[in-house]
Amino acid sequence: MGKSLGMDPKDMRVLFEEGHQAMRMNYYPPCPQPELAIGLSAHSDPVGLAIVLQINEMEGLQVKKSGVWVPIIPLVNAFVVHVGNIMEIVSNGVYPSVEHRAAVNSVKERLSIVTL
Ligand SMILES: O=C(O)CCC(=O)C(=O)O
Ligand SMILES: [Fe+2]
Repeated sequence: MGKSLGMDPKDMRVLFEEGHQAMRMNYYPPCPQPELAIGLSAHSDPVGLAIVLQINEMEGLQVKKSGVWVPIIPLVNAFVVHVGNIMEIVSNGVYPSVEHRAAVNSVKERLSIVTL
């Protein structure tokens, strides 16, 4: 990403080397009335990049694209990479952070692991 921004690779490394990396696990139990609930409300991640693994291949993650919520269909062994707010700032808006949320369903629990 730094390369496509025309940055010196060292500068991108320097920007992030003092940073912290966290990991969280999200558990969304089945909800009897999913239309009245939200698993995780709309937000963008306050980091450079966030890497998401949708563990049990249940749908729920949605990203806002052109004002519309689009479901991110889970793929086996695939990560979703979100551009976060810090990357938006570092890139002067060339890489805008992605607004996303997690919906719940009445059928089955959903789990995700995120490192950010
Ligand atoms: O559960 C998900 O797929 C998304 C979780 C998320 O956006 C977060 O933990 O910041
Ligand atoms: Fe997030």
